[in-house]
Amino acid sequence: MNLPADLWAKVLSLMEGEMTATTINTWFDDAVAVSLDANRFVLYTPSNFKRDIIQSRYVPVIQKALYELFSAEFEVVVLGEGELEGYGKSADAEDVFFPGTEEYTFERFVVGSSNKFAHAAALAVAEQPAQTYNPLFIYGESGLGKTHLLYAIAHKIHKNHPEFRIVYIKGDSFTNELIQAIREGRNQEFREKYRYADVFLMDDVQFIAGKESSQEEMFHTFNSLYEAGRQIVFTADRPPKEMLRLDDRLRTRFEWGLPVDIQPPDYETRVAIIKNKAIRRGMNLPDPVLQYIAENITSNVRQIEGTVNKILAFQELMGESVDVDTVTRAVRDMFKDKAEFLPSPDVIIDEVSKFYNIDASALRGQSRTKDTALARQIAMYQIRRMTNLSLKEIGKEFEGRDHATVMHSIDRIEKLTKQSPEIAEVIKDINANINARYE
Ligand SMILES: Nc1ncnc2c1ncn2[C@@H]1O[C@H](COP(=O)(O)OP(=O)(O)OP(=O)(O)O)[C@@H](O)[C@H]1O
Repeated sequence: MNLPADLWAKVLSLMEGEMTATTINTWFDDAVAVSLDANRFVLYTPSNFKRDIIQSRYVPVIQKALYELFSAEFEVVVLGEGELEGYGKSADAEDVFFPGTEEYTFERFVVGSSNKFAHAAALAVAEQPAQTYNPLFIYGESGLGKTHLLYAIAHKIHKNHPEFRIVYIKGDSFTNELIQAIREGRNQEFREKYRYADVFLMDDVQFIAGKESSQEEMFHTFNSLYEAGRQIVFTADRPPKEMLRLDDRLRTRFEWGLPVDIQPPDYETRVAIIKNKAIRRGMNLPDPVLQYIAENITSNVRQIEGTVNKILAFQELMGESVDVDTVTRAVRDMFKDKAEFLPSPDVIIDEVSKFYNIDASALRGQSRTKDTALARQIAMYQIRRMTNLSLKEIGKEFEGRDHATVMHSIDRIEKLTKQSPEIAEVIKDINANINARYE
């Protein structure tokens, strides 16, 4: 068989048993098989929309067809627009992630006083990997450009050294992959994938704190990479010293190089970011609108971007003739929506249960084990803080517990957060996970 084109034709014909020809045509008409190796099949489609649909719905069907052909299980990777080039070029394409997007480059990063150190350090690392700051540790609140800088480093290094193996991984994916590798007896493969990288980029490293096997694996990965003189970059939502559940030996290593923070942008930087985003879309925003956004969204660049996109869409829809007042009113309405928007108790309970690895129904119910009781109290506390629910309404979420019980729980957690930095950190983590669900 002439792989992979012939193989793909076979896969498609097997898939016909599972779905209609129209469905296949709609989603796979311009898909091309890129490669097949011992455990991975790579497919490419020039449309990101189709890539997302294939990824979310049709991977199991493809896997089933591959299983029929080879009696073996394959991981299926679907690449979209712009992702093929980086993928094919790397020395060992298989395990290397390369961000295909042009969106996150140094050129598109607006520098201001809040992020200039992080930007300068990232640029230095990208220009001279492993010769300046190693590891580089970038920290800051959500949505301030940490991932953007990490991708920018990847881009630049890839451009200067196309032969480098650049590995990018998120902290939580590292944990999940490790668990799976252990379960399937593929520890060695997992190790090789990360320990032989030329550049190792880990986003949101705070997720591995408190997870024993991930920390152990990270420790050895770090040592191998560091001793071999490879560049390591981490991002996190807080500095190493505030990661209380992190192993000391990792904390000290994270601090070996340069920890730099990104702060929320100041007014001038916010204006510059908004202008920049609008210009790139080929549009102009009237000054009063620009100022209004810059004055009202102060903490998060992701939110600034979202608002700018909505306004541009609104302007586009209304045409040239739209006046400043109309746009300003629309912007005000957007902010009003935002203020009224609160997380649901279901989501909060779900995130707390996930954190403690407890069933949500046990958390709502009567179980009295120590962990469940604490988790339940934390959930009540979070619901109180993050929603408008009354104590009585909160009680209802927990099989009708009365308002005194709820109040007692909230009091207890309030005290605990002051006495125990670990609990304070757990709550911060859960909070971040809840907020992430609404981004
Ligand atoms: N200085 C900047 N200039 C231009 N765009 C920016 C800047 N800072 C952030 N952004 C944009 O804001 C969005 C959010 O940034 P990014 O995803 O890098 O945040 P983050 O700090 O990694 O957040 P999280 O911790 O939630 O992952 C991105 O689209 C990014 O391009």
